[in-house]
Amino acid sequence: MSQDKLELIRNAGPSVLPSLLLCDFGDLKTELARLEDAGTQVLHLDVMDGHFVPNLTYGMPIVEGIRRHSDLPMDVHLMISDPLRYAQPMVDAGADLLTFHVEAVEDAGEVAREIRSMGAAVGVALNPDTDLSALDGCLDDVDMVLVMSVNAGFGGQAFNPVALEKLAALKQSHPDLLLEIDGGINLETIGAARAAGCDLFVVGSAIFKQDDYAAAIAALDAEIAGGVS
Ligand SMILES: O=C(CO)[C@@H](O)[C@H](O)COP(=O)(O)O
Ligand SMILES: [Co+2]
Repeated sequence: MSQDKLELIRNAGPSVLPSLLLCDFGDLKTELARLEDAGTQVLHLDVMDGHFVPNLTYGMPIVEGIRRHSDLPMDVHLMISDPLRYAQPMVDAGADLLTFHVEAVEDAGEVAREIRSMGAAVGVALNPDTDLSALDGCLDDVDMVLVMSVNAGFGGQAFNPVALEKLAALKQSHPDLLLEIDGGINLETIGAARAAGCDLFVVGSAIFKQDDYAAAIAALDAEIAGGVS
């Protein structure tokens, strides 16, 4: 199931992934319908534990609730101190691609292999201050690298261009790896991320602070199309 969904995620690229962090959780069903009507192909869910990051969001019940109302592949961004503790419950709740932070674990390769053994695709994320060398030894065991362009924890932060250098370096060294960027992506920044080789573009504020999600996503798609792959 998740390998099929991984193919859907791969084939979706280049694509905008709405981050539901800033959506109206009081009316999730309508929010999901609006995103599907806007052509969304993959959802990005931000799970924060108030420990790895100073913010607390949601866990398995919300992921499972979203799964009940949408068949879209779910890219679950774990900003938590102990990803393996919750990986299987997240897969059971419907996560298709589970991404953990390299800063949270001792052996990223081992964590990636364990998540894969649970039947999910796996991504590894790194914050702006974390050097790419932190990924040494785990890139053969992941399907995707999530390059953060803000410090994980909150929506609405300013884009840090250090992410562009990392994307370009990863694209050169590992051309087959899926690359995702997250944080401060908007009409001004998305084209540069595409030009740096990015495939998946997580967007929160630049969609959810607009009245018309479809128009916001179409404008972002147009900027992606204008970038050089
Ligand atoms: O993972 C995170 C934040 O840590 C994100 O997915 C944000 O939710 C993106 O929001 P914007 O920066 O686009 O507002
Ligand atoms: Co995220």
